[in-house]
Amino acid sequence: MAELNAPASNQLRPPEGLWRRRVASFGHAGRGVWSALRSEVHLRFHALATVVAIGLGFYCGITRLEWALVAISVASVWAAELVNTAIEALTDLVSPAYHPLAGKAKDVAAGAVLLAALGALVVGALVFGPHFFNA
Ligand SMILES: Nc1ncnc2c1ncn2[C@@H]1O[C@H](COP(=O)(O)OP(=O)(O)OP(=O)(O)O)[C@@H](O)[C@H]1O
Repeated sequence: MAELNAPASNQLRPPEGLWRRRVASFGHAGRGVWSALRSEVHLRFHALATVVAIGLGFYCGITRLEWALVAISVASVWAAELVNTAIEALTDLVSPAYHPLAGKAKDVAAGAVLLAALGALVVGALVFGPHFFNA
């Protein structure tokens, strides 16, 4: 009841602890990335590929637009791989035994990673290729 009678300006203020919860959410997300990095060989490969792409970007002196394309590609692959890892974990939890739908869920999630990786390869070839092959 006291909350209903509070002045309007109070209703605009974030609820108590909102920022702490937001910061905690970042912590949970970071823990998720770190835990996936430790368990997934593919993610460690993506980490290496990311370092190589950034190094090549500086070496080739790519433009701001090219940096944007590289950043979107790298983020897409990471995001797809993280979602794939989450789906694998959930599938193993819900259906440790063989089930066609469990297989389908894992195959479709893996397909998302494959598409993101192919897109990143195309972007990499178009952005960095001309610097090495004088196209
Ligand atoms: N419970 C299941 N039921 C049916 N098919 C499954 C099941 N678990 C895995 N599979 C099949 O085996 C494939 C490989 O699954 P697995 O869990 O080994 O993932 P993975 O491809 O090895 O991924 P990662 O190497 O990233 O762990 C899946 O894509 C799916 O086709």
